Amino acid sequence: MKITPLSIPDVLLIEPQVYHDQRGYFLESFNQARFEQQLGRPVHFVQDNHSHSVHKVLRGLHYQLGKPQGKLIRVTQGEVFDVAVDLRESSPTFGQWTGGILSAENHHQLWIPEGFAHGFYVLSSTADLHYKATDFWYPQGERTLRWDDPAIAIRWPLSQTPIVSAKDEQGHYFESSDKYA
Ligand SMILES: Cc1cn([C@H]2C[C@H](O)[C@@H](COP(=O)(O)OP(=O)(O)O[C@H]3O[C@H](C)C(=O)[C@H](O)[C@H]3O)O2)c(=O)[nH]c1=O
Repeated sequence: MKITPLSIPDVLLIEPQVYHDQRGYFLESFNQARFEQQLGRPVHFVQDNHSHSVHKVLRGLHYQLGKPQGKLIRVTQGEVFDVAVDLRESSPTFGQWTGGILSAENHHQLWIPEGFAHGFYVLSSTADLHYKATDFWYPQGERTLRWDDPAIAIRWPLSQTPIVSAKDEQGHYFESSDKYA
């Protein structure tokens, strides 16, 4: 397992060891002991999610007040551009974004700790995203930051206007967004 901090160092790119043979491949998609050893702190996941999306779907940018979720994200089919936005007011990278390509081919995973908004854009005809969360879904605390907020200026690899949910269309802008302490 190779761990690389991204431009926001608390967001980690995780490259699992992939064991190829004539049958195909095997990898450990999650190992509690290794993950905690790399992170240097205990992490407890309580919910697994699976979202399936078609080409040009953009989901996000979402976060939860009250029950912030750390997320360990991977793609098992297709390819997405995955993004995290730092909403931790005390952070030197507050308001900045980072991210990268997660795909079934590269097996890359992202660890996005609590205190971030998360979103992704689907680059392939369809994509299956599987992610573990460190707290339960808390709809009362759900918030959406606009994916196209010029104050964050995410360089989405868009080919054309993305497919966005009505909820995400009504997302708010960063200057009025909630912050994590
Ligand atoms: C998030 C969630 C949703 N739902 C239900 C609620 C809706 O009936 C349906 C679709 O929910 P939503 O449109 O909020 O799904 P996404 O737009 O993919 O939301 C997710 O997108 C970004 C990228 C995330 O990181 C979050 O996990 C989450 O906000 O699933 C549940 O039952 N449990 C859940 O944990």
